[in-house]
Amino acid sequence: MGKKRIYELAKELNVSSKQIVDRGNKQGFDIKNHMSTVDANQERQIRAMFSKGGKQSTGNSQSSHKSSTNNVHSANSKPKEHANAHAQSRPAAHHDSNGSHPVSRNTQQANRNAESNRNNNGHSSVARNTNNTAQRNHSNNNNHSNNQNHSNNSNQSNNHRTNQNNDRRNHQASNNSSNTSTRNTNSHSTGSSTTASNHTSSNNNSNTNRSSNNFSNHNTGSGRFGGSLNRNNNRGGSRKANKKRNKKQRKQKNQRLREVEHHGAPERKNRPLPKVLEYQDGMNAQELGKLLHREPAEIVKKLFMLGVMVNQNQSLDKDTIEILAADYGIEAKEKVHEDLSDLDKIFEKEMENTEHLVSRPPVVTIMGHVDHGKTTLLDHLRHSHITAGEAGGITQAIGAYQVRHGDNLITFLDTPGHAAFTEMRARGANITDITILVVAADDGVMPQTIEAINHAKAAKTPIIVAINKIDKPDANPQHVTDQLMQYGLVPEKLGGDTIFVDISAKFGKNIDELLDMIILEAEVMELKADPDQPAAGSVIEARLDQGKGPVATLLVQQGTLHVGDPIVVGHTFGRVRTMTNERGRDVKKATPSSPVSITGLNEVPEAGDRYVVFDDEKTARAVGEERAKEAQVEERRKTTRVTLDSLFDSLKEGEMKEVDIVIKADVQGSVEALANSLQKIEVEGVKVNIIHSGVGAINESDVALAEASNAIIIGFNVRPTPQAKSQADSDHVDIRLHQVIYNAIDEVESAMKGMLAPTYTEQVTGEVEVRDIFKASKVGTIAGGMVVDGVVQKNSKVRLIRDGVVVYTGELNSLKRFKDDVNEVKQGFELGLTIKDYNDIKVGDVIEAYVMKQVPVK
Ligand SMILES: Nc1nc2c(ncn2[C@@H]2O[C@H](COP(=O)(O)OP(=O)(O)OP(=O)(O)O)[C@@H](O)[C@H]2O)c(=O)[nH]1
Repeated sequence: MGKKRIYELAKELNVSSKQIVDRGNKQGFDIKNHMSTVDANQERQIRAMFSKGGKQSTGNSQSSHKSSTNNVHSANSKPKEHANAHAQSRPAAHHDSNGSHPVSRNTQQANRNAESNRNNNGHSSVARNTNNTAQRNHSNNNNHSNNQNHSNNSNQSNNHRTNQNNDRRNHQASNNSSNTSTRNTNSHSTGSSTTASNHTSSNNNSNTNRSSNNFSNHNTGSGRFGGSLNRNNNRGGSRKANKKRNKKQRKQKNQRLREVEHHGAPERKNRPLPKVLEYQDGMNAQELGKLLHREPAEIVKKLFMLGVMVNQNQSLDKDTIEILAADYGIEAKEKVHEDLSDLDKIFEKEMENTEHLVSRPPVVTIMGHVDHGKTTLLDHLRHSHITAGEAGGITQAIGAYQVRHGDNLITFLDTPGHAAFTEMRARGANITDITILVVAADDGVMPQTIEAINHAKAAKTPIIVAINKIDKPDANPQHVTDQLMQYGLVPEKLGGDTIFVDISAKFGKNIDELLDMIILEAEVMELKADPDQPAAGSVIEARLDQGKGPVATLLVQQGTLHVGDPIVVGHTFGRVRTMTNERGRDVKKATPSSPVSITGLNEVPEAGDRYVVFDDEKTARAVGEERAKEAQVEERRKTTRVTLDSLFDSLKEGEMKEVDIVIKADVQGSVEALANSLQKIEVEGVKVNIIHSGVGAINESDVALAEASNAIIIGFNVRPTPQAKSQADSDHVDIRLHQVIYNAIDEVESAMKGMLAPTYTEQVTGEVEVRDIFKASKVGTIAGGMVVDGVVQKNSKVRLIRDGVVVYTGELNSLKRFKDDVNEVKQGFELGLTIKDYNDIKVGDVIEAYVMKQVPVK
């Protein structure tokens, strides 16, 4: 016997996966979730747990039956399908004999009723029958003797956990319970003792009886099924005839049950389930609902019962969809949508090729703080180490170029700046092999130096340190080295593994040594590609040229790109019409690691897009068009990002082992305090990982890094720049701003523990630009200014921001228009204000007004 997945077993046993997980783990098994497997032995044990006696243990219904029942079946008597006085003496209906769970019995009953309904003029509604069935516990309580009520009550409470799914499923039905009960009572009037005994024997049994009786009553005996039941109950009839009828009836029921088992859940709209669910990975409950002819809410509920908590719009993975289909009792087949359009897959496949591999040049990015000499270094390389035969060519700015060093080529990406680097990475293009970190020897480690280190680390790219400007008299390379060591960059001579080279980009000093080191690092990395296969790679930059149309610089990462190649680039396609190198020369082919500028695409692709060459243009066109269509869907899917609010769910699903965080604060002391405290948080083995921290406003680079790394940004006494804010909004990056360190830590910890329940949230209402300052001996500093955004109210809380840093947080003392006190001042109007207990206001300060809003409890 092979291993079995929990959800499969759950389905067979008609219990929820969660029940098996819980009880299995109590038994000492190690079951993580519904996808876990158990071996044959464990499977046997689980089956035993849920068979007969075991199945009810979560609800303890057996014991409650025993204690409360005085006139009927033993605890072991199985629930029966028969709705008449003969029930006791008859063998249980076949589907009960495997110890099926109340949930499934209800479902089956609902189906059966539904079906019977259809058989019987169909005029009594399916919903009502389903409701009747659903009201197992409630209607028991309403209808029957105290004794039974007692029994059912205890059952109900004991069963609460076991049946909660069932109850949820049937929740809507509960409104009808009293009606149902009344009808039931009436219909039972002639045979109440029998009915009562059946009820007491088992909740489910009683339910079955009632449902059936109820059904027959409502169909006034005209229904085949109900009619026969009525006759049995009320008139008796000859034994022989009864026996015959019952036999026939059993046969019909068995037949129906077989159908029900095959079809699974109740059919609400009378539209049958498809035989096969042809799905696509990432579909949501709404889309699946359409395919299954079911309400999305039903799908969400079903998933909930399977232990998956989602809303209608959340994408579901393959496993979940397959489990869902299995639960409906139908086959699931992943729709193999033209796999060709999955460019990433083809790209990865091309990249994985291990045959005919030859060494390829490294692709290098230069990063560092402003003015530390990145451009000077790139320019120097461009002019001094040009590729053979290219002398005299006019340098084209195509975003990348190659330099020759001895027998080797090195490709430099001509895009200094971290945002570009990280944006490419965010788009899935990790094209840099090596990062050169330029640090000016006279200036040392600066904020962007640290940023660059963290960006490179996040991309897992080795760093070579180039300490620049060593020609300068105040150059202090040793100091720079000491500083960098604090960030984990330790030179080889001090036992580390980072290469350090002292250079002067301006005067070309030690540039050859730097290139030597790049080659050395590349050799260690064993960078290889196969020039004999069709090309695949990434877009470095792209633009629309007036005369040439879309022009894109492509980096060849695998294979060789030829003029005339049919190509799909991101969501665009075409045929490579012209191909030029960084000197503007036409080339016929481009080998691995070369950058080339091409024309011939139908649209302008985006930097970071991947491209793949196809065999023929027709396929390329079809794939390109399909991809353009898929781009919209993709956009939607991309919005599922980690936020503090979704953190707990992600952790619970085991998707995250570390919570990546970017910290920005007003002073280094706060950065460290926050980082130290956050790093101490550990929730069930999951820890916080500070991927970047720094002093100053939250900038676009921080947001790009957070986006690429799925990180959360915590700002302490700082604000995002307007650009960073809009970028964060559009990229759905979660920025959390705090003024109290403890609150920041508490928020992260609470989110990790899944307790994030903010009752108040801050809402910025307006922004004032301070344009004048008046000092008054009595009232202190009066700020004159203009409301540049929103509105400022007299009772606003305010934050004083200077150069992106929160300098003071407090309340308004007064708010005036000219000489008059006012309650509010709107955008575009001048005002005068004072801040309570604060006078250090300066011209150019920004005063942000905000209110605290209560967040409605979800
Ligand atoms: N003395 C000296 N000056 C240098 C050296 N390298 C660059 N500079 C000077 O430093 C200044 C800034 O150099 P850039 O190359 O523009 O610096 P950058 O890092 O590209 O700056 P951004 O593009 O603003 O990020 C320029 O005036 C350069 O001439 C060097 O090795 N020695």
